[in-house]
Amino acid sequence: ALLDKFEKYDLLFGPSPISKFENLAKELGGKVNIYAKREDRNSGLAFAGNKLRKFEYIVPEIIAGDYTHIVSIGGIQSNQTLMTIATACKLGLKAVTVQENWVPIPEAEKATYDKVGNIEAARILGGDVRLVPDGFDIGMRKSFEEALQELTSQGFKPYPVPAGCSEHKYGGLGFVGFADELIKQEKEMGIKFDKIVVCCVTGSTAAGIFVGMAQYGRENDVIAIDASGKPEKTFEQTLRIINHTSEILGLGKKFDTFNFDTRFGGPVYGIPNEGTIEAIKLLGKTEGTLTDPVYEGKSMQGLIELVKEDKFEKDSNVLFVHLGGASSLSAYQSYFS
Ligand SMILES: Cc1ncc(COP(=O)(O)O)c(CNC2(C(=O)O)CC2)c1O
Repeated sequence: ALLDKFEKYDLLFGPSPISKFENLAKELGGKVNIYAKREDRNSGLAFAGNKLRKFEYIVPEIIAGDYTHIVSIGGIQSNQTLMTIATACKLGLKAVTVQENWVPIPEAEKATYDKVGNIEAARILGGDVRLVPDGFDIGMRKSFEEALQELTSQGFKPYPVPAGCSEHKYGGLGFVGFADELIKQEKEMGIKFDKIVVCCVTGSTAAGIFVGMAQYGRENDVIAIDASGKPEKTFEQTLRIINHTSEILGLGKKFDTFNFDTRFGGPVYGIPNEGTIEAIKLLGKTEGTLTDPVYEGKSMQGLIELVKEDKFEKDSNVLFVHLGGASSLSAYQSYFS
């Protein structure tokens, strides 16, 4: 495969498992079959999740370059920063995470939002967790640059990993591998997934899956659901990553768009809407599976809505990509009390 020319460092258990959500499908009228590929159960590191697949293609350069720290950035309940720390632990390196005020924290969560869930785990793993007041933006950030400069001036060699690994030159490769893995699983299962529904914020997950499926002429099977609440910037960044990943892979194709549903990212990044909470509860009640109010609750809301709108062919096989994130639920306890 095209991906073979890139070095990979194993961080996952192996192929991530695929669940069948029969009860959910029935609850939605039995019109389609619903499956989920479980990146939320893909590794033994922290709470697992999509970032580890991305780090598998970033770690070789970190090892080769004798870096002393991995530095990354996210919101207070970021999965990215937690998984950066977990990966650093595995490599015997230090981690510095810049965690910004990306979410307008609800009054009822103020006392605990920066103490529970992902940030609690980050501290337990020994991360140097730095809270800064800057607001949400998926691009490159001053606070991030400052942390890098500080470490360099102290004689360390920090390795920068941007938000969601997405602006990293190899950020899309992990999920190209996801697509190759999925094609193998389709053959083993004797099934073809007609549509793939995936959450999209900094873009490299959806971009990788898009490019990976484009190797098989199936890029249009991918439906990215916005959870950034700033869909224009996310669309632009994701499309850029699609074309960059396609180029370094040598796919020899350029793209000018991808399926992007912007209806479910509201009200803002990190705050659920009514439909998000309903989706989390519906999947929970029917399948005993947890999703979170920031990311997968919104992409599950999108999947449910698309089924209700008959956007999927009757009896088609719809694959939900579960990227993790339920570990932040304790920071949103007031939505479920
Ligand atoms: C559980 C979960 N699901 C989906 C996504 C969206 O992935 P992309 O950023 O690759 O589009 C994240 C990202 N999280 C970010 C973070 O800081 O944790 C990068 C935003 C995620 O954590």
